[in-house]
Amino acid sequence: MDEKMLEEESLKAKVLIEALPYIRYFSGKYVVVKYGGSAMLDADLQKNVIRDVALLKLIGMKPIIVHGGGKEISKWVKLSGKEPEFYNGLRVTDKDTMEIAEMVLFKVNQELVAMMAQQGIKAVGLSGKDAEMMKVEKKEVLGKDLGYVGNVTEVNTDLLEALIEDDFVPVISPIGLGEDYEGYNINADDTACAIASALNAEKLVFLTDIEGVFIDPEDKSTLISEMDLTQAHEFVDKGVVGGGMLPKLKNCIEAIENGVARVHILDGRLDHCLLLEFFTQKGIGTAILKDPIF
Ligand SMILES: Nc1ncnc2c1ncn2[C@@H]1O[C@H](COP(=O)(O)OP(=O)(O)O)[C@@H](O)[C@H]1O
Ligand SMILES: CC(=O)N[C@@H](CCC(=O)OP(=O)(O)O)C(=O)O
Repeated sequence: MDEKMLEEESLKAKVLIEALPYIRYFSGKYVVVKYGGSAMLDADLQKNVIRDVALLKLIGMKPIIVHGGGKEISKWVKLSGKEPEFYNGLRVTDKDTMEIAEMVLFKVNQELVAMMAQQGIKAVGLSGKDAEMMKVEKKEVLGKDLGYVGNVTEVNTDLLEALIEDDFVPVISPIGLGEDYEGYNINADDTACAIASALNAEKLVFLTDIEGVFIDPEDKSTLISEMDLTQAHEFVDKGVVGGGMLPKLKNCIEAIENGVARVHILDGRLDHCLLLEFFTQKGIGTAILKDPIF
């Protein structure tokens, strides 16, 4: 080995050594990764994210993927000749739109499952209908009928736990089973929060299309790398966050209050964002923590 190669190999070894305490800490624990938004549009990016999740699994963690696909659903709604309609960030989902959503989410789900297989990981695609894993009630909003949009009322973790025990990685699409036994469209962030809460996950990671939570998204120096629950509540109440970040941060708070130990918002467009978050001292993005450990 020449000197340059030796230096590179030694750097790799150092990276591994730095990762060791984190690998030990998270080994055997549930980590839920929500993958959606613009961060999932690029095929190369998807492969990178999936490879990172595969690595988490191979080193002993118990990852669960919850995916979105909102942009893809909108594309197909438009192709069907309709204009996608949203109310407070939720898709107004009539019968036809629900049919499109189920078809698109099934396709997205199976693509992710196949990508996991390519990495040598046995993944199983599920919706909330499978074994009645995720039950919902129709979401009621004053003055507007959202159609087939659901609020998660119950997560049956038996199936998930059994699959994970048997070494499978669940890949979950945001569809719930209604009281009328119809499929209901659930916001994917809400789905990830419900799944992580029900499993008492150690970590919930939202991969999105921005570096994290900013005081001012226009000023990149205002990224908040860590916040506790009080601060997170303040950000919501004082309107620091807006757009899609508002429901996301509310979900982070809810997950922490439900017992998830740590929740992170990261830029899913960044190569190996998951590894940078899991295995470096500083991490990336924004962490919402109950009790900081490291
Ligand atoms: N204070 C803030 N910090 C970060 N992002 C913010 C903030 N306020 C509003 N946003 C917006 O929230 C968006 C992320 O939410 P969203 O688009 O719903 O993500 P996803 O589609 O990945 O679920 C960002 O792209 C950004 O435009
Ligand atoms: C009710 C509702 O709005 N459901 C979402 C589900 C998909 C989703 O949330 O996908 P992203 O995470 O990629 O945005 C929708 O139909 O767009």
